[in-house]
Amino acid sequence: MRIAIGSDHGGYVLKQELLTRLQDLGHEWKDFGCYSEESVDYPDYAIEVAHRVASGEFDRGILLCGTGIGMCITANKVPGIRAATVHDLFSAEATRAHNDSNILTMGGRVVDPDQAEKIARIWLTTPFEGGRHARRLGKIEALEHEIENGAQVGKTSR
Ligand SMILES: O=C(CO)[C@H](O)[C@H](O)[C@H](O)COP(=O)(O)O
Repeated sequence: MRIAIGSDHGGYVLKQELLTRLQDLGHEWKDFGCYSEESVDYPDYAIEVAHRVASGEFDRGILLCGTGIGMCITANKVPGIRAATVHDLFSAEATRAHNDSNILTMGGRVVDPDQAEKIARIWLTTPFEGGRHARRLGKIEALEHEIENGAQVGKTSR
C-alpha cells in the first residue's frame, strides 16, 4: 500500500518509530514532514497529506500530532477525506469497516509506538464492509457536493 505520512512536532518521534515498522511490514511510504521536533503548525502537514490521498496519488494517509485531533479536524476539510483519530484497537477496525476511513490520525502524546503499530496494522488490513455503511457514506458525499456547490448545507434527505 502507498502511504503518505505527516506529523507536527508533537507527533514527530512517534512518526520516526512508525516509519521503520511500516517498512518492515512491506508498505511503501513517503514522509511529508515535519523533519525535527522544532515547533510547526499541524494544518500545513495535514493539508498536504490530505490532498495527496484525495487525488489518488497515495492509497492512505497517516497523520500524527500531539493528540491526533488537530490533524483530523484539518484533513476532514478536504473533500473525499474520511480521517479518524484512533487510539484503541476496536476503533481501528470499526473505522475501516464502517467509515472506509482513508486517513488515520494518532497522538504522539497519547499512544506509545507499540500501540500505534498495532492500530496501524489493523487499520491497514481491515476492508470496508459496504452495505448499509456505503449508504451512509453516500450521504456524507452528498453533503460535500452541496458545500462545493454553495447550496444550503445539511438538507440531505433521510
Ligand atoms: O492539534 C493538536 C491538538 O489537537 C496537536 O496535538 C498539536 O500537536 C498540539 O496542539 C501542539 O501543541 P504545542 O503546545 O504547540 O506543542
